[in-house]
Amino acid sequence: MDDELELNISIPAPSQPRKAAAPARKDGGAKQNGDSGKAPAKPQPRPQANAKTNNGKVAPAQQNGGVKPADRRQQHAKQNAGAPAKQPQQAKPASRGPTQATPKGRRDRPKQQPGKERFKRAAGGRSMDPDDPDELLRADDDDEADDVAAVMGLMAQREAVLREEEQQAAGRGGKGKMRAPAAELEGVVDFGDDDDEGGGGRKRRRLNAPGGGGPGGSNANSGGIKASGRGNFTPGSLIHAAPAAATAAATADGAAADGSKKAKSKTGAEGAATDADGTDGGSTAAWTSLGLAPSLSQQLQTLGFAAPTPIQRAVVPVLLSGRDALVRAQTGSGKTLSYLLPVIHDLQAQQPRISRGEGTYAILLAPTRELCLQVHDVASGLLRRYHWLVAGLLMGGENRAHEKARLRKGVSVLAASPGRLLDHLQSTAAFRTSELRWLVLDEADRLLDLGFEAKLRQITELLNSRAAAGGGQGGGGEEQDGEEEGAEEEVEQADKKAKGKGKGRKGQTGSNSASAPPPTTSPSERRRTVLVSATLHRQLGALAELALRDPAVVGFERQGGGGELLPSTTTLAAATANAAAAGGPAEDPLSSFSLPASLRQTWLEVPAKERLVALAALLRNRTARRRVGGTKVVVFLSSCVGVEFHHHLLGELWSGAAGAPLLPAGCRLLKLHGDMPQAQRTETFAGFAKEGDGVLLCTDVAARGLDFPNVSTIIQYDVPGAPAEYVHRVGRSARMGAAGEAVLLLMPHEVPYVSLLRSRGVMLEQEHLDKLARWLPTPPPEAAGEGGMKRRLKGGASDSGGACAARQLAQHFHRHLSVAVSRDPHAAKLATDAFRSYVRAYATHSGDVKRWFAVRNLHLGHVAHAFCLRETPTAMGSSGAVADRKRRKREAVAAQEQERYKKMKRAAKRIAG
Ligand SMILES: Nc1ncnc2c1ncn2[C@@H]1O[C@H](COP(=O)(O)OP(=O)(O)OP(=O)(O)O)[C@@H](O)[C@H]1O
Repeated sequence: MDDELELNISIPAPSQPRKAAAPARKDGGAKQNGDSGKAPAKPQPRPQANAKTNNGKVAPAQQNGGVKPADRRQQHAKQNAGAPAKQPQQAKPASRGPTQATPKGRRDRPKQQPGKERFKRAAGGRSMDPDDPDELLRADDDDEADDVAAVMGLMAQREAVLREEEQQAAGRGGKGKMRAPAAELEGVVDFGDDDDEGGGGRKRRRLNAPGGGGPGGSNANSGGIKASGRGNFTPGSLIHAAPAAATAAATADGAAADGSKKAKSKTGAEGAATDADGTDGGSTAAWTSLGLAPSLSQQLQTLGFAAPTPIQRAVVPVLLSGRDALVRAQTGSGKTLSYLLPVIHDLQAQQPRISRGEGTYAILLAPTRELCLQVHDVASGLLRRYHWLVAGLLMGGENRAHEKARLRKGVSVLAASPGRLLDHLQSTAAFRTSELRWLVLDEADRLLDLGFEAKLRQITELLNSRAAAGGGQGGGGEEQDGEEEGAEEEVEQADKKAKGKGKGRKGQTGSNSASAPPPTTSPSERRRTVLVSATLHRQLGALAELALRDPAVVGFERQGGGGELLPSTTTLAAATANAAAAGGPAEDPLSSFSLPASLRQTWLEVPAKERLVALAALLRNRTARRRVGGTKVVVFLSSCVGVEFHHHLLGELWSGAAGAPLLPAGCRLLKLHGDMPQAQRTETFAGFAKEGDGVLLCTDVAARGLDFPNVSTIIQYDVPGAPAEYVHRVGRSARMGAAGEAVLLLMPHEVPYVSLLRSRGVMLEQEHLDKLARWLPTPPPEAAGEGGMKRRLKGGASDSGGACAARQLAQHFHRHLSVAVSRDPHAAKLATDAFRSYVRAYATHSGDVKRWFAVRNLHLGHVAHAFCLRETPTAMGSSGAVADRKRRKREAVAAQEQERYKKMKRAAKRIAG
C-alpha cells in the first residue's frame, strides 16, 4: 500500500564536537533530532566563529580538525580528565563572546550552567543526561554552533565512562550487569520505568551511572535499553533485555539456547543446551563464541542481551564468514540482531578506523518507516560503543534538506526505505557509497513485491555502477540546499581525508575480525547482501540471481522423528532439492510457514452484518483479561480510511451511543496507518510501545517487523491479502517465546481460507461467536423495547437462547449506533469512504485466495450495515476523494457555462440595444 516509508534521517552526530546544539524540540523527544522539518529560526553563525574564545583563540577542537578520532579523544580526555562535571559547562560563556552576534532573544539569557541549559533546550525541555553518550550525539546539528568546550567536556566524560565500564567488565566478566530477567520472562515489564520523563522519548540512562544506574542495579533507570542516537523510543527496548526470553524462544522452536541462570533452571533441556554450548548465559562468552568482538559482546551485555537466540547462533557465523545469506526464521526470533551484529563487528574492526566522511558502509533497507526507525534505533544502541561509526536514517515524510546535510557529513550505517534511498542515490551528489560493504534487505519478500521491486533493481544497479566507478558520487543531481551550505566546507575536508584513508583500508580489517572478504576484491564484489524475512518465498530467487552470490540459506527445518524445528544452514539449491524430495513444491522450497509455538490461533465465523458488534465483543473480552505487564490488542484493517472510521466510531461515538466507553479505563485506543502525518505516526508507534494497556487499530503498515512489547492479542478484522501477510500480522504477538493469541474474523463464504492456511503450515482452531455473547454490546437503558431480551440474557447468555437474544440485542444497539453515525456528518462521510475502500481492497485479493474473496460473494447491503450505513453507497468506482474532485470539476464547468451564458446574454442585449 501507501506505506512505503520514506525517510527521516536520524543520524547520531559526528565524533568531532565542532558544532553542537540540536534545534529545540517541542515534542519532548518523540520527534527526531533535526528532523522536525522546521528550519532554524535564524541563520546560525558558522562553527569557526563560534569556536573562538573570548581571546580570539581557536578552541582545541578546531586546532585538531584533521586529527584522527582516537587521537582527538585522547586530547579531549587529557584536557578534561578528572574535571568536575560542570567544568566544561562553565567554559561555555568563553565560547560565545559578549559582543558576538547571537540570535535575537538569546543575548540576555541567564548564563548559569549554559551547557546543561542548551542540552535541555535541545531536548525540548527534557532533562538530559550528560553522561549519556547519545545526548552528545544528539546535540550535534546544523542550526546552533557553539559550546565547543561543553561538548568536549561531555566527550571526556563519555570516554571516562566507557573506560571505567570496560575496566569493570574486565574485572567481573560482565556478570552482574544484566537486568533481572524474571520480569521479562513473565512479561512483567514495568513500563513506567522505561517511560521518558518527557512526552514520548525514552528515559535517559547512564551507561554506568553511580548509585545503581547500571543495568544490573535496582535503580528504576537501570537495565539495558535499546537506545536511539536520536531520542526515539524503541519499542523493543522494553523487552529485549530478556535473556530468559531468548531461552523461551529456543523452547518454542524446540531448539537449543542458553540464557539466564533463571531460565536455565527452568527446564532440563534448556540447561543441557547451555552446557553443551559451553557458554555461560550471563557472560560475554556466549557472544564471543560466535566470533564477535569482545567490545561488541560487552555492549550486548550492557544492553541486556545475555545470550544469542537460535537464529542468531545460526546466522552470525555464516555472515562473519563473508557469505551472502537468505535468513528465514519465525517472527520475533531475533533476526534484527542476527544481521546487525556481523555488520557492526565488521565495521568496528576496520583499520584504520572508519571515519564518517568516507560515506556509507552498510545500508539496511526496510519497507516501512516505523521499521526503519526501529532498525536504526537498535543499530544506534549497538554503536554507542563505537563513536566513530555513525548510524543514520532515511525515510519518507521527512525533510530532504536535513537528510542531504547528514549524508554530506557521512553516515556509516544507514537504515532506509527504498523510495527515499533511491531518491538520494539519484540526487544527492555527496552521498558516498563507494565503500559499501553491506546491503541488508529486511522483510525482503515485501521489498520484492510489486511497487518495490523496480526500485530495488534501480538501487542495486546504482550501487553497482557507483562501486565500479569507484567515486561513489551521486547520480549527478545538484543539491540546492542553501540552508545547508555551511556544511560543505566541513564535508569537503572530510572527503579529502576519506579519500586518502579509504585507499589504504580496502580489504583490511582489525585483528579481531573473524573473517572478511579477500582484500583484492572489487568494491561491488566485496559487498555482502543479506535477505531477511519470516516468509521468504520463491520470488526471491529472482533477487538472489540479481544480487546474491551463492547465498547460504539459514533458517529452521523440521528435523528428527518429532519434526522439531532446528536451525539449519544450507544452499538455495540444496533447499530446493530437499523440498522436492519431501514432496513439496520444488520451485518454492520456502512455501510453508512456521509460527511461534506460543501463539494460539483461532478463527471466528461472523456474518457480514454482525462484524462490527463481534469486533466490539472481542475487544471488550480481550481487554478485560488483565495480564501482568499490560494487555495490548492490535486490530488489522484493510484501509487507512477504515482505520480512521473505526477509530472515530469505537472511540468518540461509542460512549455517546452506548452510555459507556467500549474499553476499560486506562486502555487507550490508538490508530496507525500510512495516511497519517509522519509526526503522528512516530508518536503512535512510540506511544503504543510504552502503553501498559491499549488497542491499536492499524493497516498492514504495522504488520511487519514492528516489535511492540506485550501484545496479547491480534485481531484480523479484515482478512489479509496473502497468507504471508497473515504470518507477519500474527507475529506482532507471541514474540521471543511470550504467550499470545491471534483471532481471524471470517464471513461464511471466506471459511475455506482456513484450509489454505493449514496447507501452508498455519493451524487455527475455531472459536464461536456465541461464546462471546455476554460481551456483545447492548442498547443503553433509555432505548426501549429490549427489556424482555435483557432478562432472557441475564438468565443465561451462554445457552443458545441467551446467545441468540444477545445477538438480537447487539443488532438493536447497532441500529442505535447507525443513527448516531448518520447524525454526525464527519462520521457519515468516513463510513461511506471506509465502506468503499473496504470493497476496493477486497477486490485486490489475488492468486490462490481470489476465489474466496471475490466482490461478487459479498452481500454489499450487509457489509454497509457493518459500517453503520443504512444505505449501500453507490459510485463504488471512485474513492471519496476522487468523487469530490469530480464533483468540484463538474461544478467549475457549470459555473463557467453560466458565466459564458451571462456574457452572451449581455452581448445580445447590447446588440439588440
Ligand atoms: N539475544 C536476545 N536476547 C534477548 N532478547 C532478544 C535477543 N535478540 C533479540 N531480542 C529481542 O527479541 C525481540 C524480537 O526481535 P526482532 O525484532 O529482531 O525479531 P524478528 O525476528 O526480526 O521479528 P519480525 O520477523 O517480526 O521482524 C526484540 O524485542 C529484541 O530486542
